[in-house]
Amino acid sequence: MIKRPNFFQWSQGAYVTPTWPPGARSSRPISGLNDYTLKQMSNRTGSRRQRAAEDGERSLIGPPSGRARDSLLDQDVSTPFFVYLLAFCSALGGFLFGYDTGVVSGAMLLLKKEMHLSALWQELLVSSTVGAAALSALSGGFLNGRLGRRICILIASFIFCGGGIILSVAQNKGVLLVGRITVGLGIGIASMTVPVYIAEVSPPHLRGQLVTINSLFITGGQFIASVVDGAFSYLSQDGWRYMLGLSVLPAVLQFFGFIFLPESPRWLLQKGRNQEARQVLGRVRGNRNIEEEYDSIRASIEEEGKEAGSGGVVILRILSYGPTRRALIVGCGLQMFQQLSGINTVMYYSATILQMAGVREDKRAIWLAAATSATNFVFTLVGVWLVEKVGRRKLTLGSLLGTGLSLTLLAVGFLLSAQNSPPVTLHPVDSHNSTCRLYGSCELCMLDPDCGFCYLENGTSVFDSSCVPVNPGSTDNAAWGRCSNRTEESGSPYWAYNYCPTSYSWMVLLGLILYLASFAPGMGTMPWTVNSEIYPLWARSTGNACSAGVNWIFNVLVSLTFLHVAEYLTYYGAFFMYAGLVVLGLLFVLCCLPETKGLQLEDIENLFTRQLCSCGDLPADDSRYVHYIRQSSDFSPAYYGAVESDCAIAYITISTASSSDNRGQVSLNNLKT
Ligand SMILES: O[C@H]1[C@H](O)[C@@H](O)[C@H](O)[C@@H](O)[C@H]1O
Repeated sequence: MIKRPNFFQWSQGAYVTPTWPPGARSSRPISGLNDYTLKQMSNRTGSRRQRAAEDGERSLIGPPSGRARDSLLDQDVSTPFFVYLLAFCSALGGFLFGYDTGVVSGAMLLLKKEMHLSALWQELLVSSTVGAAALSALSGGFLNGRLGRRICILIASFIFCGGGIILSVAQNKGVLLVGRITVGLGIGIASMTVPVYIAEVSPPHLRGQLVTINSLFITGGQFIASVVDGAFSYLSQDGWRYMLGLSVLPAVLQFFGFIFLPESPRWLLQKGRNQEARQVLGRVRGNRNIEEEYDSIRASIEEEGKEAGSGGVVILRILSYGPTRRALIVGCGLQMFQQLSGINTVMYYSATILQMAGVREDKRAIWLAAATSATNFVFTLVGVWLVEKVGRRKLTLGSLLGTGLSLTLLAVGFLLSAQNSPPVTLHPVDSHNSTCRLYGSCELCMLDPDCGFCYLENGTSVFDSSCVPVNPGSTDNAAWGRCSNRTEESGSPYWAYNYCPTSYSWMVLLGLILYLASFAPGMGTMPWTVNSEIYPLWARSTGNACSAGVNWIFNVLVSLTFLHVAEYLTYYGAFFMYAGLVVLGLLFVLCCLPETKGLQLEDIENLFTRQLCSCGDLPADDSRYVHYIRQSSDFSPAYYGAVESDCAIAYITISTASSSDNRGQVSLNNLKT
């Protein structure tokens, strides 16, 4: 419950932003506010005037003229088209991230045949991109701070173009590897820069939605990649060149877009380029008055400099300063749990999972995998729609709950399939004495990566089944026997590698769809969105670099270990494990993630001033913070301004006297300290 303090009245006839202490926007307990007098206010107004003069700006301090006041009241509060254009062009980076991570699975089906790739080379080509993304995301923080967001986005799109060209003309696997690494470098930089850039240009009430559009573009990129995979899979010669090379188009579009688009106003201000910052802010806010925001960003930069000390290695400063250390833990934790909830086992192995659900034909599996990415995409759209309505915290919690339940359903589906796994009925003589001959059921056979299950089917019943070694050159066939040279004709045996025929496929499919529907709107999007807003400006690049790095590192870890984990724990064991990790994620979010919806970026640091994991729904009565609100004093009627969050509450009531009365009073009694 917010207690309403006695109100704060004045009518100086001045257009004033009271700031206490000068420039303070960050973690400020209210204690000491009683010292806040009209004299101090006017001093502060004076210092602001001075700062404005230093910037060579037209002073806006002083009573607005009648016309100015009217125009303030008439301000067009709609968001200018320009902000959407910026968000769109930057989110192309997200599209490329999604496209390049998504397209490889389909391209690999053709590549492995055309270039005779061994399993090791296939793994290298897939994971080199993710590994390179991890490295470049980590180093992207430095580049971002030094060169700015715009230049980093330009670099990323240039790298994407280069990578796409290398991949489409590659003549051997070595060049392919270089291309995949290059693309990964671009993905890493884009993944950490784009959300930050969008967050820094967006107005607070739209920030969540616009940053989440980047996630929409990621899943959109994955969806388009799967459609392109499906379309070009019919082109057995060079189809992969088109698949991998098509990413050049959005990269070129983004590159040219960003030649004309501006730098983030916050970064410009941090670098002391105040005039430019003011211009850009003016452009992205359209007809709105930008003074308060401009002041607030500037004040917070000054304050940050004092509080966290300037100079020194940023990551050490982040770690040694409580609020940023806590924000970093929350940011990295969210990214870690995003990956630990197994999204990329589903995204990268959806074809296998679908085969397991009874889809045997390669092409059909590719198209159904496209349906899987479409589900991810559509439900990310739900996230974009909900983020400003329900807020980040509730969206993430709801998403984790649904993700946990659907993972459990998936696991139960796999468990029932395992328990009803078809037995091995034929034991052909194995001259190589492979381990395959030892297994009595498809489940055991499937869990050995050297073996596959060869069987005949009549309706839903499996007969004449054997467990035989897989062809070392291709998992598509057995090493010998009936399944080494199958035909498409009816009566020809089926070869199941990595899965078993089952009648519980519906449960697995349902689990998969529910999983994506619950993961996409919250856990798919919020880790990126929240990270773009929880760090103060000086720590933003490095904080995002670290959390994006954590995302990519866990991405590699989970996707590379999935098949091994499944081998040791079985499929159902693996999915129960992911469900368990989701429960841990749920507890983490419940305890540690504050709500950032609607707050100005400069105010979010306040949410991390208390001990970590004391946010949630705890009443924040003993720890109140103030957010000062610019108020034109001769506006009436009385006006309240309040900022409330789970961790900190700011509340101030401003009542203005009538414009004819130029004397007023300020009282700050009863403000709880
Ligand atoms: O937010 C994205 C998205 O959910 C993608 O589908 C997934 O592949 C990425 O790893 C993740 O970071």
